[in-house]
Amino acid sequence: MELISDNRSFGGRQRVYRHASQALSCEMTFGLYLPPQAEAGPVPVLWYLAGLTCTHENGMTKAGLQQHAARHGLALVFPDTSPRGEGVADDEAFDLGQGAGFYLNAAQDPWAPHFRMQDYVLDELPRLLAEEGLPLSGKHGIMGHSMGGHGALTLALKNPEAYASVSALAPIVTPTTSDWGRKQFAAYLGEDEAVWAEHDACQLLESRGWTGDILIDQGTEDQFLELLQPEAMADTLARTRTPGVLRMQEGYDHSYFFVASFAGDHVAWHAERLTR
Ligand SMILES: N[C@@H](CCC(=O)N[C@@H](CS)C(=O)NCC(=O)O)C(=O)O
Repeated sequence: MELISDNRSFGGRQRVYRHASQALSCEMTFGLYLPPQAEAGPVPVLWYLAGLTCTHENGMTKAGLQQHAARHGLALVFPDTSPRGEGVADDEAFDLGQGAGFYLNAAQDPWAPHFRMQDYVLDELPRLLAEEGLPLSGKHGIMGHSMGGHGALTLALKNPEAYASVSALAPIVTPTTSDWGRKQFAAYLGEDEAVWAEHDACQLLESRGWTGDILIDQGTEDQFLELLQPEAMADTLARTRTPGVLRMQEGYDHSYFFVASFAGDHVAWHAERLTR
């Protein structure tokens, strides 16, 4: 791993690393925030997965998570949202290809050789961080925004042993019934919709349940509400009797002004569960 920047932030360090990814067969860049408490020993890790069109940089520079992570003693990891580079397949649309990995492993060409974001976030990046000898404990939580909220919810629901806490901001919760999902799943996974269910948070909650509780915030003025369908998650939470809080936040849109407004609540939620 090559350290490409290192800035002091709220008493800790905001770093950016570059590395060759085996899972994605390309070079990748990610952000890592180490809070001041990491100087004294290992700290829990909160993963932040970003949405469509984002790189590692959007959440790192616009969500304002560092001040809260410093207060609670959590490290933050900001992965990119897809494989990158000239040799990597892409599409003209902003919601397919580079910047739109959907945190799954693609099974179809031209995407299959590089688009393995599930393996990258779940296995490769945690292993690399551990091998680097960074002061990170084995306790991990995961959160995300929009496509990243979908990633956080689906990765946690499929891998409860990997994540002790999960939350999301304006997540895509039922991609199998949304234009933010159907088009991408058809491209990445193929036409068999039975396979898609493994990447749909509402269907996963129905089929597998969740061992803990879930926090979701959603703006009432979000310009993508029809694609995000928070009502499907409200219904699923209630029907599966899953402990959780889904807050409709009046007047907020889909932007990082919304994300930053509730970043503190989400970090506190994770800290309570990761430092128990
Ligand atoms: N307005 C965007 C739609 C995509 C979008 O809003 N992306 C959200 C996540 S779904 C985002 O975080 N954008 C980057 C940013 O606001 O920094 C476009 O058409 O390119």
